Parts: sequence; C-alpha cells; structure tokens
Amino acid sequence: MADGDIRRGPGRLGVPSDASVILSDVPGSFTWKVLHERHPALIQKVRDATPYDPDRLRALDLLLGEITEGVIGPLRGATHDRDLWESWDRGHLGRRWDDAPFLWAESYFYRKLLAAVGYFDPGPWWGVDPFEPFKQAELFGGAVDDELRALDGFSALSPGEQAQALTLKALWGNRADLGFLISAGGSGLDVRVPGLVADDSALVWSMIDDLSAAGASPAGDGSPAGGGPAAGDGSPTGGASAAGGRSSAGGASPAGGRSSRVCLVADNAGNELLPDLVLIDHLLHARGVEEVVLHVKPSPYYVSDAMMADVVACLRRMSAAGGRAGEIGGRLREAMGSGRLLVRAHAFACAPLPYEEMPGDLREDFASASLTIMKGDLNYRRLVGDRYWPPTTPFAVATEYFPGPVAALRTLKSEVVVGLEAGTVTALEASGKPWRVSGTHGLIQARS
Ligand SMILES: O=P(O)(O)OC[C@@]1(O)O[C@H](CO)[C@@H](O)[C@@H]1O
Repeated sequence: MADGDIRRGPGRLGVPSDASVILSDVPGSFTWKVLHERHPALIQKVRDATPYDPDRLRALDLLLGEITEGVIGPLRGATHDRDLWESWDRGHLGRRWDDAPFLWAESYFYRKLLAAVGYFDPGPWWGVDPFEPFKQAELFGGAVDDELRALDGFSALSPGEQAQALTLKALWGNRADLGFLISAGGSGLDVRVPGLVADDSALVWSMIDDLSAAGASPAGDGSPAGGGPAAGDGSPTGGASAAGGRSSAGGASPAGGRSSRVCLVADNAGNELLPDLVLIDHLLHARGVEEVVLHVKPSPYYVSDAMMADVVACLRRMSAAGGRAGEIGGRLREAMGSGRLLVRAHAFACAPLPYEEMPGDLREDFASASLTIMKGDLNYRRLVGDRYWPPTTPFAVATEYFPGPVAALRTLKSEVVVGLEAGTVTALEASGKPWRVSGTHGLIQARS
C-alpha cells in the first residue's frame, strides 16, 4: 500500500476526504513522542518492576532496538494468535514504525512487549502480567480508599445528583491511565477542567430511563424506574433483588426488539474500573436494566487496561472495604453468579483496528444491546476512527456504522475528536493549551 493510501485508510460513508488517518511520522509530535519516548520509558519500567531472567531482558533490549532504530518485525515462534495478527496486518510489517497508523503501531507494540516477556510462552513466565506491579500499587493506594469511602455518602444525594455523580466518576476515572501517566511524569496530570467539551449525559440517561420505563420498577412495585437523572428510585441500596430486576425488565422490548441490555466496554483497571462497576451496579440494581455485559481485554494492554483478573481484584477490594462499597461489591458478585453481569474478553478488544472492522460476533453483541457505553480514549479512537477529523463532524456521522445506540465517556488524551460545537473549538484553540492530549478535558457523547 502506498503512503498516501495509509493516510486515507479504507473509505467510509460520510467521512470527509480530508479526515486522514493519524500516523506518528512527524518528529516531536504527540504521536511521535508516544512511540519514541513513552514506549522506551515503559520498557525500562517493565524491566525494573519484575526480576526477569537474561532471555527476557535480552528480548526487551531487542524490542527497544526495534522500536527506536528498526522496522516492524513479525511475531516469532508458534503463537496462538499468529493467524489473527496476519489477518490484522495491513501491510505494515517491514515498514518503519512511524509510518504505520498510530493505532496500529501502538497496539502491535503492546503485543510485542508481551512476546518479549514470554507472556504467552509455555514456561515460568507464562501469564505473568508485566504491568501487574503498577496496577497493584494503584489499587491498594490511598486514592482508592478515599473513593470507596466516598460511596458511603452517596445515598444522601437526590436521584438526579446520583446519576450525574456516577457518570462523572466513570468519566474522570479515565484519567487513571498508567500508560498516559508515564508521559505526564512524576507531577501527574494537570488539574481537570470541569466543564465538558461536549455533554450528552441527558441523552444517555434518557436512553437508560427508556429501558427502565419499558419494564416495571426495579423495586418490583409497578412504579416507573427511571424518569431522567432526577427521577426514579436511584438509590444503590433502595432497589429490588437481582431477581426482581430481571423479571421486571425481561418481558419488555424497549428499543425495537432489543432486550434491556447494556454493554460497557471497559478501559483502565483500578481507579477507572471501580466507578464503572458502581455504575453497572446502579444500572442493574436501581434502573431495572436486565443484563450488563462488561467487555474487558483478554491480555495485558496499554499498561492498565482492565482484564478479568482486574475485575475480580476490584470486587475483592470493594468487599474488603466494607460499607457501601462492600454492599455494591456483594451485589455485583451475585449478579455475576446469576448471569446478569457477564464479562467478555473478545480477542478484537486488543486488535489494532477501528471498531468499524469488528468481526460479526462482536457486532452482534453490540447490536443486541440497548446501549453500548465506550470508556476511555483508546475506545474512542477506535469508535470514531483514529483520524484527523474536522472536530465539528457530528458524532452520529462518525459512528454511523455502529450497530446500536452508543455513548462515549472519555478524557481527551489523543488528537482525535468529533462532535464539538464550532464555538467550543474556537474557545479551546484560543486557550493555547494542549486540550486534545493533556487529559484535562472530558466529554460525554451519545447517539440513539
Ligand atoms: O484508552 P485510554 O486508557 O484512555 O488512553 C490510552 C492512551 O494512553 O494511549 C494513547 C496514546 O498512547 C492515547 O489514546 C491515550 O493517551
């Protein structure tokens, strides 16, 4: 494929021709720095965090050499996902890392890092998560203690305030991104800007309320469960048992034949996954949603991306915290046991491709959901396409291909953005701040 073709990417309905695919080939640019500064720093951190043997250390050195001076090399040896990666290659093997799409190059880097540490190889390093030390430190840090304790005051909020608080916790939890923090350095991220650059939260909650209203109340008393962020029961402890929610919502078909089912596509573990789980509990327990499917990564990815092991660790952490956090953790365990909370780890979750290219089974999963909530920056890039979109391109146009209602909760940590008002773009540009990539700004976007 010629360079021009890589930039243009596959054609898309409704995509302006100037929305070129983001590469990393401009020295000093944000994407170039991710490949040339963040990834080498991460290799060093991984080396320091785990006492690897000489073979693993040599492999990490080779990877460092490849990403700094070499071209994109193939996966070596017999690996379980060779066929997958062959199908995901778009002619980038053998090219310079900088010349592949940024999304492709980053994803493949994480796969090669797992190869270097022997994560998939039979032997002593099989299944040893190179990012586990960082995730553990975060999960057992004081910030998580504070967040879990804060749940105790939650029931004092009005239902509308609860809806707002849950959404914002889940949104800003996305700042807990250990890969991004490597670039941010010891001082951490700059202070967040509270006003969102786009805020479709009212639409999100009205979609959720539609689901609830189509069934009976989660309390099983026949009263409507939703009514917007400011209506309904809303209390995480005030609803019915799991069985009550299931029977009430199960008979209805709120969205043209869809069942009351929400997919949440998780991003980071720890301080992001915890509020996601609290939100899920709220949907199941207080909003009458029948079933939630939580999508996680099948293997370590982008440092802190959540896997099944992280879901289990968060539930244990909640239970151990006691109080309201413990209650929520207990209900979520029950929901997992009864099948109302399903966890999926689809291979495509670690694919270097936009969701537009998702396989049929994943498409069906999202198509059968009344709402899919995409968390985080990488999911956003994959949802709308990792391109230099004109920022006023409507979110609905960029997600037109998606097989069902979809919402995005994201802090801005990369260059792509759509769905902004022209005035908002003007004001953000006038600020002179790196608002697209600093992790200080957030958005909630949705289309029904
Ligand atoms: O998906 P997340 O955790 O919100 O962010 C992933 C991320 O750290 O990686 C990319 C740059 O390397 C950006 O999309 C973003 O900064």
